[in-house]
Amino acid sequence: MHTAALIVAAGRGLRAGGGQPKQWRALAGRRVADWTVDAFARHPRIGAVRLVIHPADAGEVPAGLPWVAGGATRAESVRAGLEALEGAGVSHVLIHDVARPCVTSALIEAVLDALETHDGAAPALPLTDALWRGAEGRVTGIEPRAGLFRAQTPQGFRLAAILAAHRAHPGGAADDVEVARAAGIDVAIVPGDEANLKITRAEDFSRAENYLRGRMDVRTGNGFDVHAFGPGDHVILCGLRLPHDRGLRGHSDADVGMHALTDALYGALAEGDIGRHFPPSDPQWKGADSRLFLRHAAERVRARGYRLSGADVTLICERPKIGPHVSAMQAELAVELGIEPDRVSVKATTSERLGFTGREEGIAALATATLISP
Ligand SMILES: Nc1ccn([C@@H]2O[C@H](COP(=O)(O)OP(=O)(O)OP(=O)(O)O)[C@@H](O)[C@H]2O)c(=O)n1
Ligand SMILES: C[C@](O)(CO)[C@H](O)COP(=O)(O)O
Repeated sequence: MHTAALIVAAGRGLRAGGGQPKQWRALAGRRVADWTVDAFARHPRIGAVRLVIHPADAGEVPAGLPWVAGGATRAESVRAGLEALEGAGVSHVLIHDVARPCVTSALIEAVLDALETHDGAAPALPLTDALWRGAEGRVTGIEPRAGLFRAQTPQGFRLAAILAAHRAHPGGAADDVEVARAAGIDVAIVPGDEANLKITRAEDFSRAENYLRGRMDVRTGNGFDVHAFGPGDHVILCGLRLPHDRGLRGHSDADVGMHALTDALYGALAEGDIGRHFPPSDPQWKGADSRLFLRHAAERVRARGYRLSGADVTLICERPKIGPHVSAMQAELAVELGIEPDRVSVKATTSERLGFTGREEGIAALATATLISP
């Protein structure tokens, strides 16, 4: 089963208001669409993610994410996305509203599991409130609610079957299960999730924000490193080569700042330290560029499903003077970490000529890293 996620995001979000389509608005520190895309991109059983957007929003699409232009209705947008998936080696597709950013990995898993034994599968919640008919502010009738469900997405199907069903449908369907049913496709109901709400009106933003913040996991790690001075004509600090009348001794390039930061990342993950991943006894790391270590730690952060929210490095030395190089160091570290430079802080202090740093016997570095998930 080679499954793609098709995320429909071509709507204008008129009911939510706010002056900008809801999918590009901020929610719990990221944009709505970023949460939704990420939930599928991180899922190990999803092979590809495709976005369907309004062409006017092309500048909003995350770098590298393939997109196609949608249509005037949700059904037209889904159809455009399905047509683009044909011939791309995809056997199954999960179709999801971008406006449901709180979708969990467990719900995606449940739909995928049901697809192993059914041609279609979708989450839904049984109605728990009484159902009335009403007109002009008065109750005009009571409707039986037994056997009624509130439909959610992702709705999963075999690609060929749902594409044929959309091609044959006259249009106007509320969702893809309606299209599938019209084509005779059997659809299994998997238990939906109250948190998987669709942001439709302005007030839904705060409900979604509460769900996302409520499940957020925050972890902090610290790192500390020291390298002694030895003969040489430069030091490497936070990725920058600075001319100096001495060098730093070490098995690798002795970038004490990068080492402290790398340890902070491993520490936040409770995955030991740099020596565990790159043993100094191993000759292959002799003279190694410390970017290698930092990149590995940053990759571990992503692989464990975390994002680096911020990092702070303090270099402790009398000389060389660090201040003039701070911005360049932040930029170097940000590139290796894959985050914005304003999430990385580099600062320096002397130790008032006290201790080994004060006597200029070496340089010390401290670092802190904060990781958040999802
Ligand atoms: N022409 C459209 C209309 C809707 N959608 C997508 O279908 C999902 C469900 O639609 P809805 O919540 O109604 O979103 P909007 O159409 O954006 O909202 P509104 O009806 O309030 O304008 C959303 O992810 C929306 O982006 C789409 O891709 N193309
Ligand atoms: C697809 C859907 O989210 C299932 O509940 C729903 O039908 C979308 O409805 P909308 O009127 O387009 O928001």
